[in-house]
Amino acid sequence: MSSSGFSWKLEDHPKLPKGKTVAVVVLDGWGEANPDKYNCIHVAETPTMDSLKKGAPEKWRLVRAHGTAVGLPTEDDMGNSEVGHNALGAGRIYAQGAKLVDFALASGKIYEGEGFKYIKECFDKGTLHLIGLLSDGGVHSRLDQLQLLLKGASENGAKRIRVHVLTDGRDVLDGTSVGFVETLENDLSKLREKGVDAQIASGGGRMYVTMDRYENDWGVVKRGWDAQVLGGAPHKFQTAVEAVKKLREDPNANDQYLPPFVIVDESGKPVGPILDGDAVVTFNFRADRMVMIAKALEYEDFDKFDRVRVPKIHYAGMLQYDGELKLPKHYLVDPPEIERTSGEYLVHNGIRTFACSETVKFGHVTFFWNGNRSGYFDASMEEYVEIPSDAGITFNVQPKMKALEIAEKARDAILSRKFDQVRVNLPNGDMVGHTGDIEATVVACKAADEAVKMILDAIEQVGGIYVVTADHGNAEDMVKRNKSGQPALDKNGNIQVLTSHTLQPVWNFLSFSS
Ligand SMILES: O=C(O)[C@@H](CO)OP(=O)(O)O
Ligand SMILES: [Mn+2]
Ligand SMILES: [Mn+2]
Repeated sequence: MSSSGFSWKLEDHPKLPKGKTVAVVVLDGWGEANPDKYNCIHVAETPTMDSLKKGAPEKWRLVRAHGTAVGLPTEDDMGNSEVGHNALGAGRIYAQGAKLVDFALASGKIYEGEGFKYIKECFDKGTLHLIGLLSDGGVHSRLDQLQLLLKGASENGAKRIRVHVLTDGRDVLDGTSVGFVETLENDLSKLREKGVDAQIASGGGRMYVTMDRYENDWGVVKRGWDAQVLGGAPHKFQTAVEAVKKLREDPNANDQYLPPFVIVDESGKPVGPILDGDAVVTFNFRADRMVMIAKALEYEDFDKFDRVRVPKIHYAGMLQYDGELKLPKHYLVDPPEIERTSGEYLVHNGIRTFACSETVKFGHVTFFWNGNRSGYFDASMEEYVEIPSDAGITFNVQPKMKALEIAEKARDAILSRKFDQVRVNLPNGDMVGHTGDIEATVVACKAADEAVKMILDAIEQVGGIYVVTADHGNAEDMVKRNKSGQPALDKNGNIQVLTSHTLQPVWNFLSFSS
């Protein structure tokens, strides 16, 4: 024990047998809900998960994965992968980014911090650019926080503001982009009445423009760079409301995938490219989908795509997005200090870890699990395996994704007996659930169930232990509901497909009695 009384040494568990391989399986987006036709997990054939449910009651729990139980601001906040994996990996609950930003904005402390002072240095001569997800989903960002920041920045001296919006349709219903852009336009026109030159300068759908993660497809970030920094995009409009309305006229249009657009003046000139001397804030609080754009904005050495022009700017994140890389250097709100996570304990106790998922969820079982830190704690004790995801497709086209490949890697790791903990994330329920394609989500759930079977069979072979759980709900409820739990119909009498996560609880199955 150190002089401070803290020790990395783990005591033996009173009940758990020692020296057994432990498999930790996280089913992404797999909650518990009433069995009906919009519950894709119920509709799908899931014999493995069904048999776990029939296990002895002391071997399972239903646990909350949303709201204050996991460190989110309110009970209306659905769970998400960041909070879910942070909590699972740390074994503790932290006030998450959303909550910390709320505090900083409400108290005004955000304007006293180093990050704001740094961007403020550009307010006299330059433009303040705000880039982020425009919705009230509360997973990556929140509209009310953007509104407060706009007000606060202008009161603190910003004279020229440009907002670069990313439309959502994933944490909120598809089609809501129009309303969010109208609300923002209205706010900006009020700022203009007060003499602030404030406008939307560019936009695009979050999954097609800017918000890629874990380096799955740099083309996504490049499209954003071209519109936001260079002022170039295939679509040009004079207002953002016109842009989203027009782009949504395409019968296949989807808020998540709207093509990039820039706003131009009467002479066709972009109204807000990012220039030398400007300040830039990425206003998402959540890390994973901001790391790549942060690298593009901050790194001098950068070879992921041709940036063409690299403006000399003062850049700050809403939070610092990567604690290991210290990226970005400047930020408006201190991120949660997620320390002494389980992974770090394991390496200090000589326990060997194997972690695996496919690219789109790889960072969930590594970066998020380790408290938003990239890299290994101790490379000699850990092996992280990333299976490349298919890029450039929506996952309803390939609902099985790489579940089988992930399970095979986990199986081989278990049977090799080289690891004490083998943890995986199975993305299917979540990634296909987000597409809103109900039929494909049923196929996805079956594939995830088969993957669980392969892993549990391997665990049985080595006499190991398993924990099967989820980070939050998604595939178990694919329809927007009214207060009495019935599908809420739109004005044409149609159901509204829910692409988002849910407020449902998740299972926690253990192969031993806790
Ligand atoms: O795709 C994402 O970014 C979020 C939804 O916004 O999903 P998850 O939290 O499961 O990663
Ligand atoms: Mn998730
Ligand atoms: Mn998700």
